[in-house]
Amino acid sequence: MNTQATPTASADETLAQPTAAVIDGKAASARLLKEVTAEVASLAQQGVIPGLAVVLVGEDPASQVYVRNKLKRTVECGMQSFEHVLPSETREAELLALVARLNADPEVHGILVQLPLPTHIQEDAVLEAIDPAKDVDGFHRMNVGALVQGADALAPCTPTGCMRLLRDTFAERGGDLSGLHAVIIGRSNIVGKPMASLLLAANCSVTQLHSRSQNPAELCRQADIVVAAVGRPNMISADWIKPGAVVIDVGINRIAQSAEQSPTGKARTRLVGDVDFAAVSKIAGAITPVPGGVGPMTIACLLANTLTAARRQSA
Ligand SMILES: Nc1nc(=O)c2c([nH]1)NC[C@@H]1CN(c3ccc(C(=O)N[C@@H](CCC(=O)O)C(=O)O)cc3)C=[N+]21
Ligand SMILES: [Mg+2]
Repeated sequence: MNTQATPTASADETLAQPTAAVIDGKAASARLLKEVTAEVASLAQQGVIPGLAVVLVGEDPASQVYVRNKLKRTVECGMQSFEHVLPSETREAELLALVARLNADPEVHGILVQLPLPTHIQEDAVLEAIDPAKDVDGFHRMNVGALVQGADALAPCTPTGCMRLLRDTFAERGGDLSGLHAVIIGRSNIVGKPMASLLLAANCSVTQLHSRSQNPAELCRQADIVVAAVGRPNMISADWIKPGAVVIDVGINRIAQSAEQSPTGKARTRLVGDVDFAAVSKIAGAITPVPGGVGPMTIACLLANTLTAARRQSA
């Protein structure tokens, strides 16, 4: 084997390559859940057990997995969980009636209606029906407005989880987010838009890119912080990233995996993010993996929001 490094052929393999720190969302979520668990125990001593209701309409298998994970963590934290699984043909009026019952139930402090809902149900009608004090997803207009104004509100769990990972990453380097340029790719109500509000509140300069943006790669290359939330597997390639940037990958994309690639030898699906991890991790300063990045933080922040909601309702 030729070990003599010729400048062209083997530079990639033999020169020390800067490799991104992999941000451990599982560890960060375990730390947050430990804090939440301790505070749930102290609230329980005052006679209040935080309760989270999760409503799932339909049988989408991916949604069922998330709902099961949420309920498991809820119980592990010492909270009460209330699961409502309704058939996909449930009428909007029936769902609204369930939401009304949960709003009135003093044991329920947080309500999450899993999205997306079947197309015959108007999503925003359901979200607006949830008591804003119990809206642990932060999707009600009242909470969205409060977030945009920088007022105290229940903020959406995925962007809140991203902020925690970013704060920890910069704190480890002895800095903070203030003055940095953040580029968000995506403008959804559940991730992109609230992410912009949270980054602004942390004094970032914020650029929001979307499907109609011109020269997105060029704009993204100016970012100190990249938050990818588009839902397109491996869309963000290495040429979008400035060396040393911190990259948060919100994408959860299930793609087909061939039998040879699978650890079990069976053809299955596998999870990938919106970021081409293999390529970008050679350029970025730090990056979240998928799975094990943002996903676990989302659930931990949901339980932190439920604790906050329970405290406020019992004060
Ligand atoms: N009202 C509402 N609120 C939500 O917060 C909400 C929703 N609807 N609909 C669906 C999406 C999706 N979502 C995830 C949460 C955790 C993981 C998660 O824990 N992911 C693990 C892996 C899970 C796996 O292996 O499938 C990870 O990334 O490591 C993923 C996805 C919350 N959502
Ligand atoms: Mg993840």
